[in-house]
Amino acid sequence: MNTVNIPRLDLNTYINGSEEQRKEFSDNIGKAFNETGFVTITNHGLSKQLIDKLYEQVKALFALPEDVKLKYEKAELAGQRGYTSKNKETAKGFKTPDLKEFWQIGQTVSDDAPEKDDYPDNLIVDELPEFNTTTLEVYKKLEAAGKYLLRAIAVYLNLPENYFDDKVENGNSILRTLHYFPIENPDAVPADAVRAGAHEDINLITLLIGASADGLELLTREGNWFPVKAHGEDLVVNVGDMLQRLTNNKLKSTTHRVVNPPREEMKNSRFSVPFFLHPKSGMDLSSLPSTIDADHPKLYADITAGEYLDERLREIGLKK
Ligand SMILES: O=C(O)CCC(=O)C(=O)O
Ligand SMILES: [Fe+2]
Repeated sequence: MNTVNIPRLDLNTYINGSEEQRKEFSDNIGKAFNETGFVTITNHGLSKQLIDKLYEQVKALFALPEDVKLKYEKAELAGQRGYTSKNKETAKGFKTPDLKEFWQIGQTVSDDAPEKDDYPDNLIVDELPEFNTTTLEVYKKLEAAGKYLLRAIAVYLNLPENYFDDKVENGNSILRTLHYFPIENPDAVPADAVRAGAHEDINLITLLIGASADGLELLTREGNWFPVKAHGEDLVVNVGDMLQRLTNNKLKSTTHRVVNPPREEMKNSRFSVPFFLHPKSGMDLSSLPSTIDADHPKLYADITAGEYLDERLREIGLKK
């Protein structure tokens, strides 16, 4: 029998709750991140209205003609801003690209912020003004929710509650809007092609706005695939490799994938919107001394977040 602990946690009990409720939230998220690497979150600050509007705009974006979308694919941006067309991203260790196309939105900071020169400008979709405004609003809301989640995690790790605050303030987070496109003829795609091949996320934590269809699965420690289901507007939140490195594997960056639907449903699109919460590139990802001891020897070489991201983008084919 698999032990899969994906608790459903109310973020408001951490933000506005009593001491006891806050402690309970930290304990629960820490325990789940230690065991399975996944939780689902309610009361995260994004209204149903905003999520509905987001999906409406995301669908409109991918419905634009291919030549319009390709205007926004810029090799020099390595997929980090704007459009990435079909067959570009291949999960680490795979040869066949994922069956998806996506659009990424990055950090925006004020002109006088010290990080101003770190981030390329976002590409603006001229054809869909509301896509730009809606995704920016969603970005800021997910960034705020992520900051609270990291505070709860810091408490679980016996760090000062604000440990991550300055590291993620004006950080290099990415909002990815994803379209798993329809396959009219399943026989025409390579037999091993999947919507998203098994992978781990690169960043600290990922906040995923519940997808338009099933398909997300996580790999249990026993080696079985287990479906991750979110209720309604819940966020699915998981640990990424940066947080796993920082905690010397105390918190688990769990392998996950998106499987293809049954053959007769391959012609239906699937949309989803993950937010990859990254720190600033200078953050030191060296494992915390408190996570290293005789039973838990140090597993990773010291590296900064920026260096690590570069290495990983090359591995998945986005950076040359
Ligand atoms: O589409 C999903 O449900 C998950 C996507 C994902 O895991 C990713 O883009 O890293
Ligand atoms: Fe992922």
